[in-house]
Amino acid sequence: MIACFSPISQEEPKSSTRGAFYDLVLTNPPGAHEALESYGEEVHKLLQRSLALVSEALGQTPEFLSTKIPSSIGTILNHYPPCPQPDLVMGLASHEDGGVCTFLQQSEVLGLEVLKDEQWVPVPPVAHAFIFIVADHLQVVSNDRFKSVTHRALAGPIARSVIANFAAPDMDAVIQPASELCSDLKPPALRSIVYKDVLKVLLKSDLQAKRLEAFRLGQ
Ligand SMILES: O=C(O)CCC(=O)C(=O)O
Ligand SMILES: [Fe+2]
Repeated sequence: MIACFSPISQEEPKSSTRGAFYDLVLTNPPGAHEALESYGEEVHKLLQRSLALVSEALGQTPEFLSTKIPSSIGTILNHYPPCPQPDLVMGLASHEDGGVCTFLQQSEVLGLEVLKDEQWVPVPPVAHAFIFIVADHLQVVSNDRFKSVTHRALAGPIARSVIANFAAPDMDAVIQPASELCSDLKPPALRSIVYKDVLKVLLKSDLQAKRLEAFRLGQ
């Protein structure tokens, strides 16, 4: 993993106060900061459009999900160096993402896999395409209609890079099954919680723990 930043945090001063590492990343090559800012703005638009489409798939208005879970994008650049013995290690262990959804932009090297019907299925890279991953809080708000995708990244003999754009709820957002998606037949499956309290649980649990299950009701 080489860098992590929020490209669209408008409040922050242009000259980074986060230390020499960020300053190095944001000024090499010159113009990197501006390029990342406009990348972040475009990914934010992609998030809004995607949430509108997912809202409609839930039979709701286009604004439904962005009102229920106000969120913003944080970006990570993952780099997996070439691995001489890929059978012995994992690039990134099996997990679900903790936010609302993730947009992955892969290089041309195969490595991402998703778990479907208990089988690992490779996700081949498609040039200029983003992979949309349903994450934990979309599962909560949709009251289990969408499932948080279990995924992992394999190590391999060729270096691989991935830009991961995570949509995370605002810290004070209350995450709960939307009342519009609950009924007597389908009562709330997961309990209501403020996002910053979710983070405390997530940070204590390990990556492979199906962390959302800590919030399940009626077990
Ligand atoms: O490297 C990948 O393809 C997956 C990255 C990922 O799942 C993550 O950063 O959460
Ligand atoms: Fe992930």
